[in-house]
Amino acid sequence: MMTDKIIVALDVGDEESAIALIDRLESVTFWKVGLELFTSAGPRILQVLKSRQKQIFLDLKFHDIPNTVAGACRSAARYGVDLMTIHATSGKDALKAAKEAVEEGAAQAGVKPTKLIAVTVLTSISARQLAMDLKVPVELPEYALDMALMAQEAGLDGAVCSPQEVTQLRQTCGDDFVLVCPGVRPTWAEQGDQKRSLTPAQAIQAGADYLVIGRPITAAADPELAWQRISQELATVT
Ligand SMILES: O=c1ccn([C@@H]2O[C@H](COP(=O)(O)O)[C@@H](O)[C@H]2O)c(=O)[nH]1
Repeated sequence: MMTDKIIVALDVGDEESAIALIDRLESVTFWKVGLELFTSAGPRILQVLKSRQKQIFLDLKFHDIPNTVAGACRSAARYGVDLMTIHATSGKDALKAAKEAVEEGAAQAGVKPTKLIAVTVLTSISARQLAMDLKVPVELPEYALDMALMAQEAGLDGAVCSPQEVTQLRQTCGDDFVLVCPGVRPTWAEQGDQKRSLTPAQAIQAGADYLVIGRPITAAADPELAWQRISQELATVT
């Protein structure tokens, strides 16, 4: 089902609001728990999702020295979630250490190893900001591809990229590399802080495995209707 490719970002400030959304949007099969909710509600929210047989993307975007990210990944892998993130800019040694640690953590807990994916360039960063503010002297699409290739060489399972770079990453990294795209905006939704967007149908056609969509659904006046509209849009993709 095309709707299984949509990961809804559960960006709310407390457990109660999160549960209300999960129960309201029953047909969502894959939820993303990010920094806001995990900092507020802690790992208990993962149990809530598991008890409802949902898939979980734990998006804590670790970014630190190898020893520290490895420790964080080992701990997080014990939760037995489906996907988890680290920033590619942590560097190749950190990526390798993180990948090994995920496998250790999963083995210790007797759960399936979480797929570890690397954030290439945040979708809230424009090409101009990458050059002018972050002083990266490489074109953004090339830099995103370099980050994805480094992650692949380090043994990671995939990458987070904007829908605007996904075709190039897919062609270069191959079909087995999981590509997850936030920064997805239906034509009727507000852009907010996202800078490199495509619509849900365009993002799937461009090669994304999964789309991460938050506010267009969760902040909509009618979240069920927003979910249905996006589901209908994806049903038109051939
Ligand atoms: O490059 C990135 C990496 C992660 N995100 C996360 O995805 C969602 C997007 O939410 P929207 O409300 O649809 O903008 C959010 O949780 C981000 O932390 C991202 O946007 N870009």
